[in-house]
Amino acid sequence: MSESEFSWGGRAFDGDITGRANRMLYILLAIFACSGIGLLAWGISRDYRQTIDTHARQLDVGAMVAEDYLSQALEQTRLLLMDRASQWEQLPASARLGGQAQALLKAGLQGVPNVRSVSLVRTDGRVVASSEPANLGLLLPEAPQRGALMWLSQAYPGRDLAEAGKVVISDAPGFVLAAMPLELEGEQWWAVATLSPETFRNYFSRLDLLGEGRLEVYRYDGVPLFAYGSGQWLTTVERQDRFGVQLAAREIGPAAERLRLGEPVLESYRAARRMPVVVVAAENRARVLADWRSNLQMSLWVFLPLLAGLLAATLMMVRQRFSAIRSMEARTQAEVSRLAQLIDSLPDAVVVLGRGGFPLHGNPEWRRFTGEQHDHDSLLSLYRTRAGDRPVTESWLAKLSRVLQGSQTHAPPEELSLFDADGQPRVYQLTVQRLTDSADTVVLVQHDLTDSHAHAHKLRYLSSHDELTGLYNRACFNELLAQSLEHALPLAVLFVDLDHFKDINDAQGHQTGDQILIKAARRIQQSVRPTDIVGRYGGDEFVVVLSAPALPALAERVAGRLNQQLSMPFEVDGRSFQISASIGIAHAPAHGRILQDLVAAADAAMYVSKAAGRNRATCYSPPPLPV
Ligand SMILES: Nc1nc2c(ncn2[C@@H]2O[C@H](COP(=O)(O)OP(=O)(O)OP(=O)(O)O)[C@@H](O)[C@H]2O)c(=O)[nH]1
Repeated sequence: MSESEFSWGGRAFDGDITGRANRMLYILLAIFACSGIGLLAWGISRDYRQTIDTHARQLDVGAMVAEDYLSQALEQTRLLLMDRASQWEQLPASARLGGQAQALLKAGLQGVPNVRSVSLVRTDGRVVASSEPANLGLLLPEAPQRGALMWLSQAYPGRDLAEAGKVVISDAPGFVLAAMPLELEGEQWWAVATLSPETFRNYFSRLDLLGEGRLEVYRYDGVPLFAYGSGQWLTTVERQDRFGVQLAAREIGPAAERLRLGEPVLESYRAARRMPVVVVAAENRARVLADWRSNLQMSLWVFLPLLAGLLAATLMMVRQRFSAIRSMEARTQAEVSRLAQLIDSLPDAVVVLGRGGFPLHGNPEWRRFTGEQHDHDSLLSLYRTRAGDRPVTESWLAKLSRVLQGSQTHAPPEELSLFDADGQPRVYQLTVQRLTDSADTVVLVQHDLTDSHAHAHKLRYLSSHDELTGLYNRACFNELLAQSLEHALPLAVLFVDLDHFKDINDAQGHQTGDQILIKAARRIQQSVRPTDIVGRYGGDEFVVVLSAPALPALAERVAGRLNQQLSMPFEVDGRSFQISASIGIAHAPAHGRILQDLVAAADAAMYVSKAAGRNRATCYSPPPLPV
């Protein structure tokens, strides 16, 4: 398990957080940028549509007004001409071509705002009578035809307009508005009304809906009749969409509308009611778009720096946030690394378990215990195969499972006999603790008690045994004797002191003396029952407690055996030494019920043996009571 995979508190520090966060940042910025660009594009296209729509609506209104105006003018003129014609016919023949006719025509114009003049024209175009004297004698070459066209449009077939590019309008200001055929004195005449251009101009100049646009009026076959734009009469027009004229001539309104829906056009077509003309309201599309573009550029100059500023501010904020995350992550990583080092430096085997007991991190001691076996499924089976005491191990595994499942926060320290990876029996103290800040993380600590147990055992042994002979030392012997005095009466105490042992020490050295002491202790031990207590009381002094029931005869027999055993030669380093022992015997409760009394009695009896010549045993005789 590498440190980079180390998980703490359920959170994995796999070094990829910054990478993921970066990806998130890029995605966010991309979304932000796309949204900005999308919004910009949407705004631009909306503005474009609005610009086109606004102009198209203006053109529609202009065309509609012009068409309405022309229709009204035509209606009024038609009524006027009909009235003039009936009056004309009532005039005597002599008056028809004189000043009276002139006056009649002139009078007829009063109160009719749209008509500039009314004239009588022969079929060759010569004006023979007119409300304007200046017109008399003039030739209006096309006037009758135009007038007739207005009344009888179907009589004039449409011209192919494909050839027409720039069309010159020759008689724009004074064009003929309407003409009416008359039959006078067997001849064909025309009553012709011409439009008053001033009226027209005044009318349309008040109409500033068009802005830079223009109004054009075409005959049904596409011949331009007049055009008005930028406050003046135009003598030429660019015919860009001649097809529209033909279309509008056949179908009023909807055709032009369809044309407009298909592609944003800056021309509007209307066929005048009851009048064989087409009104076109047009505007230079390139100029409109140029205006729109310059407005757009101005908006962009304002908007783009704002967007760039916003983007830069966002970037800066995000960068700051990232550096904060990165430094926090580095700190956390360092913390985790320190914790891992701390765990690794512990003398105990420590393993951090994740969800379901998955080992997330084990220190070197743990790895030594497992023998580098990391399969988390085998955690429980690992303990089972290493169990020194199966039932105890199973009971502990049940506790471990409860902690891992979350039903317990910890399991109290417990000692378990387990075999280590080398198969050596050892004793461990196991502690399991769930981390308080994590629902999934459990720490298992395995403290090796084997050495301390052995040490404690040795200490216990040393505190109760004589180091040289292995017999109980005086303190332990006293304790055991005291216990026996309470529970195991009657008993006997034998005090054994080697004779002239000092001589051996002095002559052979302490090492030889030690060997003899060891062998003497062993002989004493072997001369009594295992239930008897043998201790070393001092340098060459030994004590034996013969457990109950120890009758006097038994004590003397044992003492005799001891004398015999100890007087047998001792072999040390190939040399033979002969010693003996003096023994004192005391009985409890006869010679005392407490330890001190009894030992003192045996000791006294031993001195009696010494005094009697050594190598013998003497039973304690209490001194005679004073008389
Ligand atoms: N080698 C050895 N000698 C010891 C040890 N402990 C005590 N001694 C010696 O044992 C001797 C005991 O001598 P004593 O009991 O005073 O006298 P003794 O020579 O035995 O003579 P008696 O007791 O009167 O027969 C001393 O010389 C001690 O130094 C020990 O652990 N090892």
